[in-house]
Amino acid sequence: MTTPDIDNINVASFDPMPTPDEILERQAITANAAQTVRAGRASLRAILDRSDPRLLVVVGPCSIHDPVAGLDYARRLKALADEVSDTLFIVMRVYFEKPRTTTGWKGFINDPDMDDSFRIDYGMERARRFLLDIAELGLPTGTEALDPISPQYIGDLISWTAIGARTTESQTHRELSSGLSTPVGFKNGTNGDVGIAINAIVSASRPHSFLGINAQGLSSIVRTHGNRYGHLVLRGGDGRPNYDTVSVQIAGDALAKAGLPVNIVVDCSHANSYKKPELQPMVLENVVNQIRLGNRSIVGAMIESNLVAGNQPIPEDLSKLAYGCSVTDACVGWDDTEQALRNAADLLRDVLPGRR
Ligand SMILES: O=C[C@H](O)[C@H](O)COP(=O)(O)O
Ligand SMILES: C=C(OP(=O)(O)O)C(=O)O
Repeated sequence: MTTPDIDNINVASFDPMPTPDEILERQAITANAAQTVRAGRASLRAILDRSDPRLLVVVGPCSIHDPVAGLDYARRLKALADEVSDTLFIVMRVYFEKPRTTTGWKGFINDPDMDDSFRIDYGMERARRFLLDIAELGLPTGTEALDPISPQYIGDLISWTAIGARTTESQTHRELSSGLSTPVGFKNGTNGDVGIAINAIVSASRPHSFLGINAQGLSSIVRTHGNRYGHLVLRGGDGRPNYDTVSVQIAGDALAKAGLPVNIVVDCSHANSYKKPELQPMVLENVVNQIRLGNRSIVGAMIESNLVAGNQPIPEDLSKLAYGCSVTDACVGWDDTEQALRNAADLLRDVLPGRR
């Protein structure tokens, strides 16, 4: 018996989606790309285990909307990453899924054509192609895991994952993280609450069983081992930064009290720079100076950066989009990014050898 009067009354349609296997077959991982992911994750684990003293820097656009500009950015970043690899371990921010405060463009996977056509099937395949292209360059990538099904389609190409400020408290995202193959950074809440991120790290470190899909797209009970590489990302909150020495110390103490490794990444963007991108290099320099003064808990930093500084609204006529400029949060431009990272690398050069 069907009951359309009481079932799915707010669902307009169910459109079929290719299975993960189908998309993985069409955009198959190559030996080179797999090696980038293996090496990227190994370096990240070594940084979190303190056997690699380098500073992790997750840097790149707030969101990818134009794969051509994204690849242009990636090529430049790869050259810079090689140049500073003695002190910085660089991971490109490749964010395809945007959590919105209310509404807005939800990212390249959800609406790749940015015209409300929501071709998620195309967006997913194109996103995977993009990740493959970056991995082929030898550059590891980091992304925000927002949709709990997406990792089945792209997770093999990712080296670092963030759970965002709006979802750190969500059980679904903690369960998801417990099964992810990458280290996972949990952001403090938008109101600045660090406790929810600490609870998330504890929760994700344990095994969970929950609903998901398998590679054949079959609805499945997913049973996980737990992820022991959860760590804290401080992004400021409630309009106030939380990367200062006192906030970092308090957050580190809270991690230690919870019996967790004291590993902190500072997001130089968002409330830590009052959403003013031009302040991000100043935040990065401050973080690096904390390390120079002996801080042991900061293992990484994040920067929202693009080819062109600032951001732009999505125009009706997409041919009017400025090349290499964010359509979500405002970013630091390429020249300032390069300068900020070279400066950080120089400041760390003499202190890193003694910092395991
Ligand atoms: O980093 C991205 C944004 O801060 C986040 O997606 C929220 O965006 P919004 O407040 O513009 O919706
Ligand atoms: C949405 C993001 O950050 P947060 O979750 O900290 O707001 C982001 O980094 O794109």
